[in-house]
This record gives sequence, C-alpha cells and structure tokens, in this order.
Amino acid sequence: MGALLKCENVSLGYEGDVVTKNINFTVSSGDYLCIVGENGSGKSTLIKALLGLKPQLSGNIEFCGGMAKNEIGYLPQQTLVQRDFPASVREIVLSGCMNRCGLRPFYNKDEKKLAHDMMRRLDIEPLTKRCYRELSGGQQQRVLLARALCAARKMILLDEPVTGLDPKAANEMYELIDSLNKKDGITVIMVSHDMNAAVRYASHILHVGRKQLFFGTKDDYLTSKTGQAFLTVMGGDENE
Ligand SMILES: Nc1ncnc2c1ncn2[C@@H]1O[C@H](COP(=O)(O)OP(=O)(O)OP(=O)(O)O)[C@@H](O)[C@H]1O
Repeated sequence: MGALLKCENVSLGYEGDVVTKNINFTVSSGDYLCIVGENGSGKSTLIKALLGLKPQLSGNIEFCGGMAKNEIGYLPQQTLVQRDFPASVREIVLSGCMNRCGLRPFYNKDEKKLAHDMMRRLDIEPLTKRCYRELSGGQQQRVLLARALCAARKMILLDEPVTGLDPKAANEMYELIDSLNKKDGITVIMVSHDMNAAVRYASHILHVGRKQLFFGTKDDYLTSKTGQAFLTVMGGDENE
C-alpha cells in the first residue's frame, strides 16, 4: 500500500525545550497506527504538528500519495465544556462539512447527504434531532466521529477516543473504528493509553518518549525491549 504520510527526523518542543526528537515513521493507506508513550512524552504535540497547528523544531512532515494536509479527519479529546454543547446532532455532524462550503453560507444537497450517510454508517441516524448535550458519552463520540468523517475520509486522527467511556461503550467505539479501518479502508492514527486495545487493534505502533523511540509493526513492538518494558508498566497483555 502507498505511503500517505512520512515523518523524517522530526523534533518537537516548545520555546527551545525539546520534548522528543528523531521521530521517524510512515503511515500507509489502510494502516492502523497507535501512538503510545508515557504522560508528557509528546503525543499531543505530535498530533498538533501532523495537523499543521504547531511547527516542528526540525525535520520533515510530508503528505504523499495524493493526500493533503487538510484531508485528516480529527477527533479531539473532549473537554467537559464541549460535552455540554447546545446544538443538535445533525448540526454538529454537518459542521464537519464546513471546509467544503468555502464562502457559501449554507450546506448544499451533497453535504447534507454526506452528513446523513455518515450518521447512518455510525448508527446515530435515530439521534439526528436530539441535542448533543443530552447524549451518552459513547453516543457523543460517535457524533464527533461522524463529524470528522464528513471533514475527511482517507485518514482519521483520534486523540484518546474512549476517555470517560464505560467498558461496553469503549469496546463498541473500538469495534466501530476497527470496522471503519477494515471495511471502509480508512487509515487510522490513534493516540492511546490503553495498551490492551493498542496491541489488539493496531497494525503499527509508534512509541514516543524523551529516551525511548520505536516505530514498527505491532508484532515487532511486542518483542522489542521498548514494547516489553512499557507493556509491563502499563499492564497491557500481549496474549490478548
Ligand atoms: N503549550 C505548551 N507550552 C509549553 N509546553 C508544553 C505545551 N504543551 C505541552 N507542553 C509540554 O510538552 C511536553 C509534552 O506534552 P504533550 O501534551 O505533547 O504530551 P502527551 O504525551 O500528549 O501527554 P499525555 O499522555 O499526558 O496526554 C510536556 O512536558 C508538556 O508540559
């Protein structure tokens, strides 16, 4: 499969303070990459760099294979304020089409159809008219995922998508993301602290940290020193 995104010798940091350096990885079409690492290791900073929100200190981030920087659908970590957002499900999903509108101050037929198709794909069609803030955490995440998919359908970037969900809702979310990857061919990049899920679903792992770095297939990660040490600390079970 062709490469969509390449990071070469990327260093990240704030005001001269290097958080992590020499990050090298490639994401190819159809991959499911989990980004893991200790608290404060630079995962969110890397996401900001991939989205073009924060420049890297050095190195290259290159989009290729017909992929443009604005073609990443982003599911951010939700804050408590966002959970209370007073808009309908339909409005929120449609807002994912905003970039397609340009200067046009309304959504056209194709954009409305796209939003509807995404809501159906994610099983939230019956919630269309409901107010977002009245939904469960799991339903809210599906709404935000539908919104991200309206923005871009080649690649989605998810920042800890199951935070705050109960185990059943978390499992459903993981299964949904897996099905988008396997059935719809959507390339997935996910930041996660959930090592069991990372090891279960990912095709590739990127481990970021000040001292330890790893990029490779999941199987190689499981047998690497970095992977074995981190799985022991985080309680991930490689036999799951
Ligand atoms: N806006 C900022 N200004 C200065 N330093 C920052 C800023 N944001 C993050 N940092 C620092 O950069 C380092 C990496 O933070 P980052 O949020 O990227 O880590 P993370 O791996 O996503 O952490 P976590 O797992 O806790 O979410 C930390 O030391 C953090 O304090």
